[in-house]
Parts: sequence; structure tokens; C-alpha cells
Amino acid sequence: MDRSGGNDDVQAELDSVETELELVELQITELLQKQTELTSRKNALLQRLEEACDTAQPSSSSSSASLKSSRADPVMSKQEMQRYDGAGTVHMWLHSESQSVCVLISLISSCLVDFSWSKEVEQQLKDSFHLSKFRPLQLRAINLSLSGKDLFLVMPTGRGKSLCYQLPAVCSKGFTLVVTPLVSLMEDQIMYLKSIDVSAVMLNASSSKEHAKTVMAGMTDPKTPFKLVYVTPEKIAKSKLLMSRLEKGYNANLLSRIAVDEVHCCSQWGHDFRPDYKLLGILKRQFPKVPLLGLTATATSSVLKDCEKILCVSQPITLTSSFNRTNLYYEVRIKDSDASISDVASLINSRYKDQSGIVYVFSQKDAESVSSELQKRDILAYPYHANMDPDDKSRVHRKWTSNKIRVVVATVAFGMGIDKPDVRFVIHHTISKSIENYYQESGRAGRDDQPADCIIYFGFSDIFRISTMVVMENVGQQKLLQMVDYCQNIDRCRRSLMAVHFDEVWDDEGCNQMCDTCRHAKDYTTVDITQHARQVVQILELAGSMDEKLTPLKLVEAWMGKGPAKRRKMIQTTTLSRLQAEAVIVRLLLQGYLREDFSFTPYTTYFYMKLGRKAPLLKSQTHTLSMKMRTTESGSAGVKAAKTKEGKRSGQSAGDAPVSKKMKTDFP
Ligand SMILES: Nc1ncnc2c1ncn2[C@H]1C[C@H](O)[C@@H](COP(=O)(O)OP(=O)(O)OP(=O)(O)O)O1
Repeated sequence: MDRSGGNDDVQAELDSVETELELVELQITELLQKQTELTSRKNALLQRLEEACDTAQPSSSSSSASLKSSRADPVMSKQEMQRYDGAGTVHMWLHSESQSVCVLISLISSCLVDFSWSKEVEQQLKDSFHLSKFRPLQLRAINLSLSGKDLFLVMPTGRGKSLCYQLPAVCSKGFTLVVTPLVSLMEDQIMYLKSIDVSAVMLNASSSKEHAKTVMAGMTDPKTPFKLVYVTPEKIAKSKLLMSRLEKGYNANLLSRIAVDEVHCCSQWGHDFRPDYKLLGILKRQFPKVPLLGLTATATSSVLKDCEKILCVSQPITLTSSFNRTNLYYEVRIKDSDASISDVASLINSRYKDQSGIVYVFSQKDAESVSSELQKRDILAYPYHANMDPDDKSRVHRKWTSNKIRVVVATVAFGMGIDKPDVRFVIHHTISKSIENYYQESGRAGRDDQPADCIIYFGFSDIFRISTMVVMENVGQQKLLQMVDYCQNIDRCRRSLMAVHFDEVWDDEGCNQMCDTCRHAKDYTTVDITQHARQVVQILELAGSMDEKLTPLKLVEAWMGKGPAKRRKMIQTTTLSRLQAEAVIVRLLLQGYLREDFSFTPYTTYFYMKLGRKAPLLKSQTHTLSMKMRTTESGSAGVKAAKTKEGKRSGQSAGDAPVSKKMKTDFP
């Protein structure tokens, strides 16, 4: 009996069963992922329904600008919370599931409580801060803090968090301790407070001995000569003298409040962890009676839970203002490297003529080169990056703030502390490293609540430039791919995609056509890319068999038939345009058919494309893969469309231009 022949058959069948099993397991993983996603969407929708029912009842109206502003607060009911809305104007957004109506209800609150400090708060708002009314959640936060409650305030960048501790500081005896991560932020705040005659001082590593002595003496002076003391977390961690002075101030009832700015820096789960923030728990342990106010623009509930533990505050009240910046128009354009600078320049020269803005770039070199290209096109643009002389940096910042420079071409070093209200555009020449970062950076537009545009240029090779930069970060790669997914998306509201990252739900209708996908909602079709995907997999398999590693660029070139002649004979080259080919490769990467592989040398990090965990699925003839694509004039969808949109009146939001009717199908 020929046993070996029989064994071969069995082995072949076993291989086939194993392959099939592998496919089934992958499909199960996919379905489980889908189930998790749907369950989380279902829960979010249920919560919205519940909130909508609550707010629809007259007795339980909420002053929140957000659907979840009182985020499962264990210590206070909604009715109780309303007491803290004081005698201001209350704005309530009511979202309805079916018709998605946003109704702005202004309740002049005769029923709300006046606190002993209410008159002074109103007075100081006008007299010291020169503001006419509070923004959503500010008064609630101020009243809660003045009532002695511990509080986490999550509010989008530029919405006025600082007022929530500065105003209570002015209305309280003694002084408020403010922990801030950056000296430049402190300087900005102190300059501002000085300009409105509120006395504030700072202590950091470069404070002179003399200055530190005066400040520390002031902390125990019953006629405290300042209302706010700004310190770095390092100072708290390292200066025993400071702690002992704070203790004396505390015992004399002069330490009225502790504010921890950028509180998310406490948590390693946050995007900006700072080790010295981890030690700030000492403040609440030593000064338990002093109310603590943690402020942040970016923190998920799990990050806040972590901060709660680290700061030793038990059951703080969390106020979350909606992250939906309704005045910002979001748009993604495909970056065609040759045309992108000209496209940016013509946008600035036409749509944003005489207006102020920021162009974010990837590197210091890019800041120099892009600003010089813009200058060549008659735009008053200057670079800004970390490597510049501090005096040059503050000169650029100052000139831009006073409108002597129109455009700052900056790396992300141009960030915290920028508070120019009339920024009409933030253009990203390169994508950000995460959606959270993009939200923060683009959020510097339109702080005056007037319409402003946030445009991002999405380029294939930029993905991999950033990838090598974030490779060492814990979840850097994952966050970058979310950003890429946001950019490649052409059918879902950009706001709703961002909302997920802030534990919020904003429906597409609530966008009010203030993003490119909502505005051009029907301009896409779905195409089958299974055969394209198989060709890409074949190229990588071939490269693997020849022990060759392909960078993303080499992969595209090989697929387009640009590699060595020998390889060209062995693979099927594509008929797609370069932009289309790149789009397919990005899709395959996002969906797990491809994956990234890094190689480190002492000088640089190389990035290669490898087959992903889902690649074997493509062996099955029944497996199909599709992709949404725009129906537009040309391959470079955004860029070409943009050219028809320019030259319109200034102050108008980006998507207000007509859309061309002459269209042909192409990839995003
Ligand atoms: N009630 C208000 N009415 C009008 N303007 C206000 C009000 N409150 C604050 N502002 C202005 C003051 C500042 O110019 C601007 C931003 O305030 P600020 O406190 O610096 O924001 P923020 O702290 O939330 O931003 P960031 O996250 O960037 O630090 O808003």
C-alpha cells in the first residue's frame, strides 16, 4: 500500500482545512469588531435618546452646551446642578434622533439661585474682565468652585477655561495656586492679567531667588499682594520651601483654590503625559479643604478617571462642554505634491485675502521652505518652529497677533497659548499625528465664534513621514491611522468622526453642512477593489520570496510598472492613476490587508509595507473588498474642486462655493 501518497492527500486536505479555518477565524474577528462598534454606537444613541427625553421635560432643563455635560455624575442630580447656573442666560441644545433639530432655548433664569457671591461675580466679569456675558458652562463652573466643590472642566480649546479659575480667584480671599505645564503659558496669562489689573505672579525654574522670596512671603501675608500664583509642576515636586509656604498659607486660610491646567498631563493614557504631574496628588493630600479645579481641552472619561486617582480627589464633578465648534468648516484635500503650495497660496490670496491664518507643516525645514514659497507669491508669511531663537519666535508671534504678519507657517511648536480671536483659516499642509492633535491645532481658528475654515492636505508620503516619527509612542500608530481614516473618509460627516474621539455623538444633520462630506454628500460611489488588492498582495509576496523589502513608495512604483524590468514581467501592473493606486494602498493598510514594518538604524527609521493579518482572506474567491470613491472632475479631487471654488468674497466659509456639475468617477 502506498502510504506516502495517502499521507500527501491527507496533508493537502489538512492544509486546505487549516486555511479555511484561518479565514473563518478572521471573519469572526471582523464580525466581533463590527459587533463592538455597533454596540457602542447603540449605547451612544440610547444615551442621546435618554438625554433628549430628560431635557424635553420643562422641570429638568440642562444648561449644558453638550449632550453629556453632566457625565454620569454620582454626587449631584441634574436639578441640583442647575442651581449653579446662577442668574445668567442659559443655552440648551436639544437634539432629536429622527429629525435632528437643534433648538436654542434661552431661559432667562428667574428661578435660579443667587449665591452670596453672585453680585460680585457679575460685577467682576464686567469691570475686571471686560466681558458682557458668560459662555456656556462658565458660570456653572465658577459657582461650583466658589461653593468649594472639586471640579474637572473639559472644554474645547479657546472657549474660556481660564476665566473659570481667574474670576473665582478675584472674588476670593487669599490666592489661587495655578499649576501650568509651560512657562510660556504662564507668561501669556500673567501679561493678560496685568493688562486688566489683576495681580498675578509666577514661580518656575528661572525665577530669581529674590523674586521667589517675595512670592513665598506673599503667600502668608493676610493682605495677600496677589490673587494668582502660577507654578510649574516641577516646582511643586522639587521645592520643599514652596510646599512649606503653601502649608502656612493653607493654615492661615489664604490658599483659596488650586487650579491644575492641562490636567490630562497627569495620565499616561492622555496624549501629553508629563511625569511631574503624577506627583500633584500631594496637593489634595496636604490641603484637603481647598477646592481643586482641573482643566483640559482633551480628555476622555478614562483619562479623567486616571487623573482623579492621581490627584487624590474623590468624586469630583465633571463638566463637559460640547466639542462641536459649529462655526468651523472642515475640509480635506488630496495633496498633490507639485500643486499643493500653489493651491495653498491661491487660497490665501483669494478666499482669505487680507485675513489672518496659520499653515501647519511637518518639519522645521518645511516651515522655512513653505513660508518662502508663499512669500514668493506675495503673501506676508513667516516661519515659526522650535529651533528658532526665542526672540525671533516672540517677534513672529507678536507681529502676527497685531496683524503685521498675515500667515504663520509653523510646526506644532506654535501651539499652547495662542489666543488670536480672528484666525480665519488653519491649513494643514501635512496631516496631524492624531485626530485629537488635529482638533486642537485646527481649533485655533475662529475663536471669535465667526466662520472660519480648517483645511487639511492629505498626502500619501506624509503618512509614512509621520509614522516613523510616532513609532516609539505607545498608541502612536493607531492614532495616526485614525487620522488617515478621517482624511480618506468621503461619506461620513467629519464632525461625527471627530466626536467619537471625545466620547460625544454629533449627528450629520447637526453639522449644518459645515464639512465637505456633508456639503457634497452624494458625490461618491462604491467600487470593487478586490482585484486591485490581489495585485498588491502578489507584489508583496513576490518581494518576500526574493527577500526584498518594499517601502510604500517602492510598492506604488512597482505596481505602476516602474520597477526593474525583471519584476515587471512577473507582476500585473495597474491601470490606475498614481493617486488612485495610493488611495487603494492606504485603504488596504487601514483595513489590515497590509501592515507597517519598521527597521531602525542608528541614524534613521525605515518604513516598509508587509502583508497584514487579513491578506490571506484575498485567497478566497468569495472574498470581496470595496471602497468609496468620489465622483469628481479629476483624480486630485479636492485640489481640482478647489480651483473652481476660489475667488469668492472673503469671510465666507470654504464650502460655500458652487460644485461643478461635470463629473466623472474617480478615487478620493
Ligand atoms: N464669556 C466670554 N465672553 C467672551 N470672550 C471670552 C469669554 N470667556 C473667555 N473669553 C475669551 C478670552 C480669551 O481671549 C479666549 C480664550 O480663553 P482661554 O481661557 O484662554 O481659553 P482656554 O483656556 O479654554 O483655551 P486653551 O485650551 O487654548 O488654553 O476667550
